[in-house]
Amino acid sequence: MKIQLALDRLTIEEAIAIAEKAEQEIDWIEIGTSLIKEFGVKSIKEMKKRFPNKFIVADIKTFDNAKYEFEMCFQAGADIATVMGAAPAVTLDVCVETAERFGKKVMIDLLNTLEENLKYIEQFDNVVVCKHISKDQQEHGGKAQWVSLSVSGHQEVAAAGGIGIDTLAELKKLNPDVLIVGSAISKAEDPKKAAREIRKAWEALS
Ligand SMILES: O=C(CO)[C@H](O)[C@H](O)COP(=O)(O)O
Repeated sequence: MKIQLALDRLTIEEAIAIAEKAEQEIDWIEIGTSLIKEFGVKSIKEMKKRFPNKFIVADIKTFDNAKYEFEMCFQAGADIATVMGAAPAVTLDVCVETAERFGKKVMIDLLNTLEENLKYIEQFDNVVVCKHISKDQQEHGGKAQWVSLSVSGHQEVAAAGGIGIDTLAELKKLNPDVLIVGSAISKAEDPKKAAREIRKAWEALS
């Protein structure tokens, strides 16, 4: 299992400082959508510059203009960029083609993705699919659940949205390869300890 630290609603400097604290206990670093919206690709560039050996995920949540947005992320140093699974098929195709051309990866966020697109997404190899409970669902939507759909055997599975020690048992049933953890690490007094405790608790569930 990999831990992807999601960094949202922070300045670039704050995000780097948190990643530095948690560095040894996390695998991938996500530049959250909010950072990309607020500070642009500078946030990706700065993070890659500080962590050249870490896998950097640009959570750009592309829905259109895929070639332009994905090239921009990869040229800035991202190793993975995200696209919404609900996007038109052509957009998904262009994301996959662009990532292949750069030797990089695509993460497909399955938030609100309907059956037709879920079927379409099954064909892609070498992508990560992300089962995501959104911030709005967490904060205003009552109790949302991670979708339990089965995915193609060639695809890695990530889960995101309010993950912390108390949600691990429920998540274990989905058997994700990547746990995307934001607030539970970024808001912790000791981000390194918080990440270590999540990993230990996950391993104890095995
Ligand atoms: O994609 C995201 C927001 O759109 C976040 O990466 C994801 O929700 C993780 O953050 P948290 O653990 O705080 O929910």
